[in-house]
Amino acid sequence: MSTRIAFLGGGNMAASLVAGLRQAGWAGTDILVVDRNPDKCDALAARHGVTTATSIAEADWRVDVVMLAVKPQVMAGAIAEMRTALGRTSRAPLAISIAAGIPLRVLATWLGDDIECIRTMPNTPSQLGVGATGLYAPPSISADRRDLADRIMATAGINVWVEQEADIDTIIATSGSGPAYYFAFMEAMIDAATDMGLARDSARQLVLQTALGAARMAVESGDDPATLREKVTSKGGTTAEALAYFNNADLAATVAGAMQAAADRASVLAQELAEQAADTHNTNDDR
Ligand SMILES: NC(=O)C1=CN([C@@H]2O[C@H](COP(=O)(O)OP(=O)(O)OC[C@H]3O[C@@H](n4cnc5c(N)ncnc54)[C@H](O)[C@@H]3O)[C@@H](O)[C@H]2O)C=CC1
Ligand SMILES: O=C(O)[C@@H]1CCC=N1
Repeated sequence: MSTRIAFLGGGNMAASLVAGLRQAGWAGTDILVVDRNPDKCDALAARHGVTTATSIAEADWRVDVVMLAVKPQVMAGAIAEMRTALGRTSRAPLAISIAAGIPLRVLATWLGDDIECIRTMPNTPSQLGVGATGLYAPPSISADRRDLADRIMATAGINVWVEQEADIDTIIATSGSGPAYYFAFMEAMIDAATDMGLARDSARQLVLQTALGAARMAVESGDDPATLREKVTSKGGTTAEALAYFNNADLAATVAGAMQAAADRASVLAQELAEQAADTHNTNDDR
C-alpha cells in the first residue's frame, strides 16, 4: 500500500520537498499539502498534481506521515488545530519536523503521547534532489519508522543521521541556512565584478558557473577542498593575493562567527518555545 504524506504548511521548504518527492516518483495523489494560503495550494496543485486543503480542520488527515512545515512561531497553533482534526481518525501518523529550533520535548507536548516525532533539518536545494538533510530520532522510534523517514528525506538528496538532538542546531547552521551563505557570496562577487567593469549579466553567468564548477569538483573529484584550492593557487599569482586578503580579513573567523550566530538563534528559539509550551501547560492546568 502506498504511503500518504501530509505537509502542515506549504511554503518554501515544503515546496522544495514536494518537488523532490515528485521527482523521485512519489505519486501526487499520495501527497496532501495543507496551507491556509490558497495561492500556495493552487501553485503546488498545478505544478505537482498534489492534493491540497486550505483549512486544517477540513483536510483529510488519514495519512501515514505528517511533515511539520510551518514557521516555528506558529507551530503550536497549527499542531493544536491538526490534533483536533486528527481526533476523527483512528491511526496516529508519524510526525517529521523540519522546523528550526523546536526541540522534540516541546513538540511532544504539542503533539500528544500517541504521535511519535523525528526531527530533521533539510535545505532548499532539495527541490533539485541535491539537498542535504540532518536527521535525529529518539531511541524509542522503531527501525521501520526511521527507515520511512530516511526514504522520504532521501528523495531530497543526502541524509546524515546524528546521535544527539543538539547536533541538529549545528546542522541548521551548516546546511539548513548554508545555501543562503553561498548565495550571499555569489551576490557579493557579482556586485564586485560589475563594479570592476563587467556587464552584470556577464558577471552573473561567470559567477554562477564558477560556483557550480567548484561545487561539482569538490563533490566529484575525490580531492578535499584544501587540495582543490591549492591547485588554483599559483605561487606569486593572482589567487594567492585574493586569498591573502581573505586571510587578513579573517574569513574563517567570520564564517565561524556567522555559523555560531545561527546555532545560537536556534537555541534562543528553542528556549522561547519551551517557555511558551510551559505557559500553555500551566494555563491548561489552571482551568
Ligand atoms: N526555508 C528554508 O530554507 C528552510 C526552512 N526550514 C523550516 O521549514 C519551516 C517552514 O519554513 P519556510 O517554508 O521557509 O516558511 P514559509 O513561510 O515559506 O512557509 C510556511 C507556510 O506555512 C503556512 N501556514 C502558516 N500557518 C499556517 C496554518 N495555521 N495552517 C496552514 N498553513 C499555515 C503559510 O501560509 C506558509 O505558506 C520552518 O519551520 C523552518 O524553520 C527548514 C530548513 C530550511
Ligand atoms: O532561516 C531559518 O530559520 C530557516 C531554517 C534554516 C533555513 N531557514
